Parts: sequence; C-alpha cells; structure tokens
Amino acid sequence: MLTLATIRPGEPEIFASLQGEGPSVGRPSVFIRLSRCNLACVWCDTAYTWHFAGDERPHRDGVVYERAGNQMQMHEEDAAARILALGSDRLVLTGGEPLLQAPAVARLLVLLRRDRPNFHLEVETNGTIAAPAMLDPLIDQFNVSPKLSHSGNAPGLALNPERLRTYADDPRAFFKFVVADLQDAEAALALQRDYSIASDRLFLMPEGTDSSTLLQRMQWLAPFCQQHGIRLSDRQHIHLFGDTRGT
Ligand SMILES: Nc1nc2[nH]cc(C(=O)O)c2c(=O)[nH]1
Ligand code: SF4
Ligand SMILES: [Mg+2]
Repeated sequence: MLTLATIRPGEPEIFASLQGEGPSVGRPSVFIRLSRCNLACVWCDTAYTWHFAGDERPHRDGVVYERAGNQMQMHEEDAAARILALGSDRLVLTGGEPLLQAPAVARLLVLLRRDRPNFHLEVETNGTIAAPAMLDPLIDQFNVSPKLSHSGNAPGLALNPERLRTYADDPRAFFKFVVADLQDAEAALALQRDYSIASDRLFLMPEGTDSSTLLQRMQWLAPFCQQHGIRLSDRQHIHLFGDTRGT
C-alpha cells in the first residue's frame, strides 16, 4: 500500500506535467507524490506531506495540516493504472521522501515496467536514505537534494556521509542543492569538494515558490554557476503554474 499526498481530499497527487527541475527539465512526465518525510525543512514547499497536527517541528508558514484530507492510502495496482492512463513514458516519484516507502514503490515500478518495459523512472530524494536492493536497480535516475543548514534540519539528520558518497559515485545520481543566498551556494561547493561530485551532475537551484523570488536569486546564481562550472536549475513549473498542487 502506498501513502500518497492529495490534490484535494480523496484525490491522489498523481498528475501529468513537465519536469520543472534538474537534468530532465522540460520533459513531459507523470508525477506521483508520496506523503511523509524524515526531514522538516522550514521552507519546504510540500509541507502538506508531513506537517500534520501534533508535529512540533517549525515551518515558516506556520500552517499545520489535517492528516485526513492531505494523505491517502492507495494500492500499487490502482496507482499503476492511474499512471499508465496518463500516457507518458516517464515517471517522477516525489514527496515528501519517496524512499521511506521503498517496498511499495518497488511493487509499483515492477507493475509499470511489466506494461511498459521502457518506462523511465526518476526519483526525487533528500539523499538521506538508500534505495534497498529490491528497488535500486529499477531506478534510472536519482535527483538528490541534500539539505543545507538553512533548511533548519540538524546537519546530522540532513547530511548522511555514507549516502552522499554512494550517490556521488553513482552516474545515475544528479545533485540539486536548494540555495537562498551566497553562503548556501558556498556550502554546496564545499560538499562538492568533500564528496568529489562531478560538475556535470551538480545543480544549484534557487529556493522560492514565486517567479520573482526565483528570478531575483538567479541573477546572482547564474554568474556563480558560470564561475564554478556547475549547472543552474530553475523551477520552471513555478513560472508556469505557480505554487499549486498537481502541477
Ligand atoms: N512540474 C513539476 N516538476 C517537479 N520537479 C520536482 C518536483 C517536486 O515537487 O519534487 C516537481 C513538481 O512538483 N512539479
Ligand atoms: S526533504 Fe523535501 S519534502 Fe522533506 S521537508 Fe525537506 S523539502 Fe520538504
Ligand atoms: Mg515541488
């Protein structure tokens, strides 16, 4: 059974859009958003996947979500049918932290590949959790977004040296650091050095949930990326659709 986020109460967050971030930007894809996260970023744009009533961890919006309307259970078979009905040959698994539900995700991916052997499977992860052996070989691409100190998580929780090393050595893994200021960008570079992350697999992406914040931050991020020979990621879907569910 999968625990999914919802677009509206009772409607799972499974939708067709364009990948808005990272190496596959602009590619038409289906998305499935899994509920729950092991981290609690203060600027998380999907706090409705984890910031439920009773969770004392702070979030900058100060909103707590009612679990019943924002989470739902779904059988892997039903999720696979919805995904296949959307007609794409690419799937982005996101969250929350999708690798918290590895066994159910593996069952889902097996079902998808049974119907469409060439389905491209991409996972957005915070880089703290390993994909277990039953899931790892099913994944074509990891978009790993380790969380820096401005996320408000304790570094001991957010940065797992063994995981980061494994992803740095995996050619399927792309790193995407969310940055709000120059200090964050420098912290990402320090991690690149520590873990020998290949420059062509490293993105800096502005933190922001509106177009003007993203554009403003890219004004200084673009020359920074140029100077250091690393990649800049926008958040294309925010310009197109705003900060909305199911887009
Ligand atoms: N279009 C679109 N692209 C995305 N790439 C990563 C997303 C995410 O929420 O993880 C996302 C999202 O929510 N929408
Ligand atoms: S790791 Fe991602 S989903 Fe989890 S709290 Fe941080 S931004 Fe949100
Ligand atoms: Mg998002």
